[in-house]
Amino acid sequence: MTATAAFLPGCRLPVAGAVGCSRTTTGRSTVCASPSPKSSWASSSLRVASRLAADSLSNADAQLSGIRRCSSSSLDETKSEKEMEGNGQHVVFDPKSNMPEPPPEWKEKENERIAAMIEKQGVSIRRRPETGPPLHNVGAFQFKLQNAGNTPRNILEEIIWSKDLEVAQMKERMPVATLKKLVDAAESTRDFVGALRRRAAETGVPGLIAEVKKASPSRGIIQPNFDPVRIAKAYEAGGAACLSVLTDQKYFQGSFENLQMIRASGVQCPLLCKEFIIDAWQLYKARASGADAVLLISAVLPDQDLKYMSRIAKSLGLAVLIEVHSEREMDRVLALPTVDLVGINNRNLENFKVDIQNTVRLLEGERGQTIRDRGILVVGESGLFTPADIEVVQMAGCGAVLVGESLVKQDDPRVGIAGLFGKDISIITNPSLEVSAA
Ligand SMILES: O=C(O)c1ccccc1NCC(=O)[C@H](O)[C@H](O)COP(=O)(O)O
Repeated sequence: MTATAAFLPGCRLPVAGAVGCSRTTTGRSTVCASPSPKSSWASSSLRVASRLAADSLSNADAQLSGIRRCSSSSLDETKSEKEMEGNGQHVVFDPKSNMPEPPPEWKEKENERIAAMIEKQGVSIRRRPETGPPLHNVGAFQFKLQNAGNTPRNILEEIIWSKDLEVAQMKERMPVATLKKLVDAAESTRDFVGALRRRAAETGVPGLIAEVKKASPSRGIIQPNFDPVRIAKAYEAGGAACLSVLTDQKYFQGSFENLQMIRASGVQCPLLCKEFIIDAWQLYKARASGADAVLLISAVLPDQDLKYMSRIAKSLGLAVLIEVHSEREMDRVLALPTVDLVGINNRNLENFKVDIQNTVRLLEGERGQTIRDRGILVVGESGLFTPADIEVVQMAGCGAVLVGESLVKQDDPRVGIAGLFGKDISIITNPSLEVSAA
């Protein structure tokens, strides 16, 4: 794997993998650390780098502990540098200071060390491109060659690199202090996991998370007559336990406005904000927009970030769905102290192929046993089209399914739901529950 960390322009510290350490449009880093004026670059930055390394490059904890940020859109600017030094927290770096640049060999070595650490964890998505020109000249005829480090290796990596810039811009426009006020004024959240379990018990099939999505990178436009509120209401009427609402604009043609409109429309189902989360700011944005749950993708977030993002989400009343694609990612997630909901995505993001046997594989043997012992609810995700598909993932151990394309492409999504399960799931089919539910 190539180096995942990069020294961003204006920031002399390795930052890749650090959630919330975003680059603004001007290329200035927003999360860094600064030494006291008298200390040398080397000693202070080494101290910071080792602290970053010790935290697995997580910055979500910095957001929790109130670290000061370089950018005006900081999450928390209340603590003084002195206080933080006294607490042994990250020190604050001022990108405008006159500190000398670190020696290039130091940068390179540090980047390698960080890349090795992230690779060891099995985080397959690099947070941002390596530095260097996208094309470079080769030979006397000046062939242009693509710089591999600047080319996303798959669609998820491309989305994450784009999201990094987008979030930095959104943070500039809406600081977290503003979002916090909206969160404080928001209605309390609904029980996402409880709704899935309840519907599964009532219907005898996995609880349905029905996805409100207009388009996707793999399928292009899925529903040209896209009316998010109409679709959401039809899903609820058709027996969905929860809804998943795409908020990414660039790749899925979704929006936070869709989430807000659905919440405001009187739909009762708990809502998952389907977003590519790389920064705690997005958790506040999701909560302020009416979400009851958020998605964290283990291919994108190192372990520390999964932990701290989960903590922040839960402190906001949000349920957390952690998504895995492989055995390795599942093992990382099962090593986390608290996990309520794990999603197994059947879509291979290298080639977009879906294989529902992925869910079966990941739930076999010891892993499946651990999941059952810990009472973790498993969600089968992507590529589910028929009652036979539902049966496969249910038999494998899924108590819930997340379904988009096969439902949203139908003119009447209720017909889509009945077709997917082979029966009407809007009614309670478990007679022993009918009495208590009445
Ligand atoms: O669907 C894609 O093309 C895609 C590409 C890159 C990242 C994520 C992607 N999909 C997100 C999803 O996980 C699906 O929307 C979800 O599981 C529903 O899948 P489906 O029922 O197959 O629409």
